[in-house]
Amino acid sequence: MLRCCVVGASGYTGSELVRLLAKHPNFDLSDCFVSAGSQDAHRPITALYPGLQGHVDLTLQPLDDQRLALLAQQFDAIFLATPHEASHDWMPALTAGNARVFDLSGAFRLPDTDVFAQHYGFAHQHRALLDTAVYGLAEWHAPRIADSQLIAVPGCYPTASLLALKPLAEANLLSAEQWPVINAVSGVSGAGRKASLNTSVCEVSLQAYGVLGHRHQPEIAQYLGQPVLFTPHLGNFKRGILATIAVKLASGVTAQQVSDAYQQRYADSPVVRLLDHFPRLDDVVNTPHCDLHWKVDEASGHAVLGSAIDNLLKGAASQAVQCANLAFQLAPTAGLLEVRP
Ligand SMILES: NC(=O)C1=CN([C@@H]2O[C@H](COP(=O)(O)OP(=O)(O)OC[C@H]3O[C@@H](n4cnc5c(N)ncnc54)[C@H](OP(=O)(O)O)[C@@H]3O)[C@@H](O)[C@H]2O)C=CC1
Ligand SMILES: CC(=O)N[C@@H](CCC(=O)OP(=O)(O)O)C(=O)O
Repeated sequence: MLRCCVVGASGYTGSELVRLLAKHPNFDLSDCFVSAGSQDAHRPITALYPGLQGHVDLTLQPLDDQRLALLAQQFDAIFLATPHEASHDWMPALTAGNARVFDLSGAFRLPDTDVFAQHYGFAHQHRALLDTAVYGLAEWHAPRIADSQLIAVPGCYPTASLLALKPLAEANLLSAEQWPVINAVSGVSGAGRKASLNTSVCEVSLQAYGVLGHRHQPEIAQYLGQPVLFTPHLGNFKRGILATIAVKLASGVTAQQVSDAYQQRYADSPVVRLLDHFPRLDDVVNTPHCDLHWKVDEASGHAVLGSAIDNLLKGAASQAVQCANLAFQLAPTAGLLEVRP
């Protein structure tokens, strides 16, 4: 069994990692951590997430600097479900041993440190580590994920967007003249567990936010290889992301070519499901799947793509587990497709 721990286990994505790793056939999840001063330190995780009762018997441990320094030697895999700053600051210590690190934060996703500073509000201090990080979009970067010590697990909106757009970009089916237009709606769990006025149930009403300035815009553009217009929206539901993407196709591209690009690219990817109708959130929430569908208007040369994921799973925790499966040469969907507890 591979020894692993989750840091940030009391959060929404951290608790999903705990749920997945506790029943994973190849991982032994022995430790769950929160920050040194956390109000949840020393509490059983089931006190926060009663649904884990009977499945996980672990206590949230405070992670001080002394313990942090030991993790890289103690574990084969470290899963970080922590704020960007914490992942950034701790990465040198966590990568000092043999442990593979799966970071759910955005700290190591953007190779350009100027773009990073602009969108994350602090300067990146670990250029050398950034150069070694591999973007963990599991269906697209499998060989590099398998070889890397530091995996930057993609953001939730980028996962939904890139899985829909990349097959077309890769097959040169997108027009270079018009940027893809991505409109996506996320459930409130995308903002994390910490309460804030903006995310309180009486305040949330379907609304665009981060217009022309969200940090996922450069992330999507970086890994698509072309600019995009990205507008996120906050919806009054708990989980899930639905992205609807309008694209201009390259001259003369047919509906058959678009369909072939998806079929060929995802034929061996059980996590990605190609549907005969536009996806629905209810069908992906609480699953590791990404559901895709598209429609082409050959006359005008446009297509509309639909993509749906659970932001906490394919947009975070289950994608991290997919990456870990690749890193340790396990079955690609080990621990992912079984019925949830
Ligand atoms: N929610 C989502 O849909 C997605 C989130 N992400 C990313 O994953 C990471 C976790 O997100 P999410 O689960 O939503 O966040 P939450 O706010 O729900 O959880 C954050 C966790 O980190 C712990 N934490 C906070 N500050 C520190 C610190 N300084 N040092 C160590 N631990 C700390 C918290 O516990 P405590 O404060 O008690 O220590 C908590 O366990 C973030 O980087 C987020 O951007 C990525 C994709 C999707
Ligand atoms: C609804 C909501 O607030 N969503 C988050 C995105 C969550 C995510 O993917 O996190 P990363 O920070 O790891 O990229 C946001 O817009 O900031």
